[in-house]
Amino acid sequence: MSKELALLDGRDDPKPSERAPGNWPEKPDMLLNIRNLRIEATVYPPRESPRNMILVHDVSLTLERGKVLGLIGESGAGKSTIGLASMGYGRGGVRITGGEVVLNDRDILTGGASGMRRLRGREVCYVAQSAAAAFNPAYRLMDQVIEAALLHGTGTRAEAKIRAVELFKKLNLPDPENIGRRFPHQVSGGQLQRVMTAMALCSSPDLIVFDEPTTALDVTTQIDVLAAIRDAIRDTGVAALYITHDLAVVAQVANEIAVLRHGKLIERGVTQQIINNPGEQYTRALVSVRRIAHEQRDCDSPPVGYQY
Ligand SMILES: Nc1ncnc2c1ncn2[C@@H]1O[C@H](COP(=O)(O)OP(=O)(O)OP(=O)(O)O)[C@@H](O)[C@H]1O
Repeated sequence: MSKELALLDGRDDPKPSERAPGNWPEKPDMLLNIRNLRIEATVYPPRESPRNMILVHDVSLTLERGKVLGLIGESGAGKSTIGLASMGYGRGGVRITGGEVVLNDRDILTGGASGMRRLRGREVCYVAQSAAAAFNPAYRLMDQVIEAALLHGTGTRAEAKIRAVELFKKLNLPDPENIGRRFPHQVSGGQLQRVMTAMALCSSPDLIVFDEPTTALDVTTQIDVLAAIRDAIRDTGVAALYITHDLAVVAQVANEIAVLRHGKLIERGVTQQIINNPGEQYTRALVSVRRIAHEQRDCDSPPVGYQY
């Protein structure tokens, strides 16, 4: 087996010392290839002159079709900034000043506004922490899922509805017809989060960016929604960039993990390798924080994805 193929199935993950982000070979069937991404913003500190700040320092990331890459790091590390940039978005005041975001062999940063519009929803979808903000409160859930599918995907309304019902079931939404007839305020936060995931999957994108989709939920619902998202990703074969600050969460969904600190990519590897044999001190600290939190909860069994 070639070194490249061995890396794909995780049997020959590089040693921590070789795991610098730049040492990862490009893989076949690449969907997303972020190269040397640099993102800056002008900040306006009180009583000081405005100054430029680099939010993301020359980050390179790759993601194959059908795989899940977890992007972890502490608050403010730049995860959401990178997640949005992978769809060609920059938040207000934020500028993408260098690098490329190649999706399906096209640099989306040079595609212009109309190219971006075509891309969003059709090739890339975003599932955010606040599901409520993504829905129109005046329309029934199923209608909104179907509209999104018709806007971005192909096929008829009837076909979109069949697919939506299928996805509701996959995402553990019992009685899809009943849930679909409700308005956003008539379902729980966990259910709304799953409907939002169904809405993203319904237009059959190539990539979904999940930005902390379970953070606002209580722990039990979080586990439930996470398992549903994980199974739906696996069943539909979509690729995902899964952003979270929680290593235990990412361990359950991701094939590989990239660790971000102060806007820099410091380590990347196959999930089990990162968790069981982290190369960087910072990653080791993230792993041990999770272990301590887990031990303090006095659980009988380790969370999925952990090997102690
Ligand atoms: N519009 C903006 N103008 C200036 N700085 C910004 C802007 N948006 C974000 N930042 C800064 O960019 C850095 C990265 O923010 P980002 O939201 O990407 O972090 P994050 O890792 O997703 O954090 P969290 O887990 O808290 O969401 C932070 O220091 C933040 O303060």
